Amino acid sequence: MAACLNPPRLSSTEDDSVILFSTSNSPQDSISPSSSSFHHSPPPSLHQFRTAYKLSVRNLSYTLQPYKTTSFSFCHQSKTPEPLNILNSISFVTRSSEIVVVAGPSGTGKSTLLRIMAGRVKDEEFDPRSISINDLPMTSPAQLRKICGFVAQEDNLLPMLTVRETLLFSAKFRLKEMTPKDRELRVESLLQELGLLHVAHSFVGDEENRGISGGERKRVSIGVDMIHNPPILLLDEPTSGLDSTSALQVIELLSSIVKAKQRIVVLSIHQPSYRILQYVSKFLILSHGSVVHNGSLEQLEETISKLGFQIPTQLNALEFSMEIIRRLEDSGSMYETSIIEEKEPFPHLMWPEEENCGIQIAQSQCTKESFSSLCYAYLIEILFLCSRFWKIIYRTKQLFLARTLQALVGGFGLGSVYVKIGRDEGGVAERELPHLHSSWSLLPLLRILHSKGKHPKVLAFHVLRVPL
Ligand SMILES: Nc1ncnc2c1ncn2[C@@H]1O[C@H](COP(=O)(O)OP(=O)(O)OP(=O)(O)O)[C@@H](O)[C@H]1O
Repeated sequence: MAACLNPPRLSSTEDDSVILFSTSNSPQDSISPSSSSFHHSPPPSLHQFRTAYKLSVRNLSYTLQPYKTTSFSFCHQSKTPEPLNILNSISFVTRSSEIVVVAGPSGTGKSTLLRIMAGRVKDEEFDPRSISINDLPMTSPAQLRKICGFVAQEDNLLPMLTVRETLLFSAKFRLKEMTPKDRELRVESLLQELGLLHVAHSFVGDEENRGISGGERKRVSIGVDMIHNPPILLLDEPTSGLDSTSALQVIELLSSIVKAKQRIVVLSIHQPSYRILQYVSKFLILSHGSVVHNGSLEQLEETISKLGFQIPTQLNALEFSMEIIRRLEDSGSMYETSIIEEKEPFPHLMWPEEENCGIQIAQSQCTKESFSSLCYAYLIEILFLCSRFWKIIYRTKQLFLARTLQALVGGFGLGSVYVKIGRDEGGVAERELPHLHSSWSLLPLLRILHSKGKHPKVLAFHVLRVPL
């Protein structure tokens, strides 16, 4: 632990000075000959302050327990469903500045692996010995949630917010300790990094109201989960639904981030192009929940040729490996590379003090937060949610008007029942009727509030669609 405690300090503005993505057309701005619009110009002195990270996954297994359903049948003995074994003893190690691709056939456990690494599982489903960062074991999913950024396959972006507002709301939730001015600076720098300055004031949009493009939307999703500058970023199929150029741009962006900021990126992907493969440091290929390859593209090509196959010219090694996945599964080549990784020394065991997601900070936040500070934090969150809610309502005036009219008409209709009601027994019975009606109309809300006695954030997600 002591080795982790004396990091060099970096202010948030210093850290943000690294420009990763630019919309400039100037040729000298570009570092990538292939595509693009990326450049990064870190001041040389900053490199010496960068902190290295090591993420180790050891024998991670995951079994899905069947839901306990109540059977109302007394005649037939209902068969209890078997537990579903999804992941079997997954092991791999990755370090700063690496992009790891998790690949494999559909339903093989890629998303499940990413969700566990991102701490999106229940406490009782989490094995505290399975994941460590900088050789410090992660003891709970909450700790992982603080340290890792997670971009899910489906985003939760609100169509009626602009790109800048979306990032600003994420900053308000995740960077509570920052001043509003610093948050705005962080958002501006992130907009620049992600190449989103030109759409900063455009609405995100959805299918009905056209907004920003698919690639830009994906970059906004990445920005939402990168706002607190997490050392590890996990992405579930960040290129799905994108054309090859946009997909390449997303991977180039991630590559720039990992290199300039010494981050770790782990992502799942289906059928990446040749040009995407060149940015990937390591491939973790899964089949039936087990690792069948853990290593570089060259090592994969070597394994394929050792098995006696020749990769067809129209396919890359990863695509071809999906075709011979059964043979790879039988060969069991992966363990050699993972063992080699384990023996490598890890030189930089330290954590940056200024990053709120540091492991010690995450640990203390998970255990020592007092009840009053939690209440205060929830109150602040509710205020942020209300302001966002009113902003959206204000922008959908017709809907707001329709709902207000509906409430007024309903209210007056219900109220008219009380007009000229007598004070005798019959009148009392007639008064009960509207009460009963309003109780029924409140049922959905009651159900949400009652639902599973959940965390207030989960309720907020149900009621207001807040990203967790
Ligand atoms: N909550 C759940 N309930 C039932 N089955 C589940 C659940 N979560 C995962 N599974 C099953 O576990 C397996 C792995 O799912 P997962 O989503 O991780 O696969 P994947 O490799 O990401 O698939 P894809 O590439 O199609 O997204 C699948 O067979 C899936 O049906």
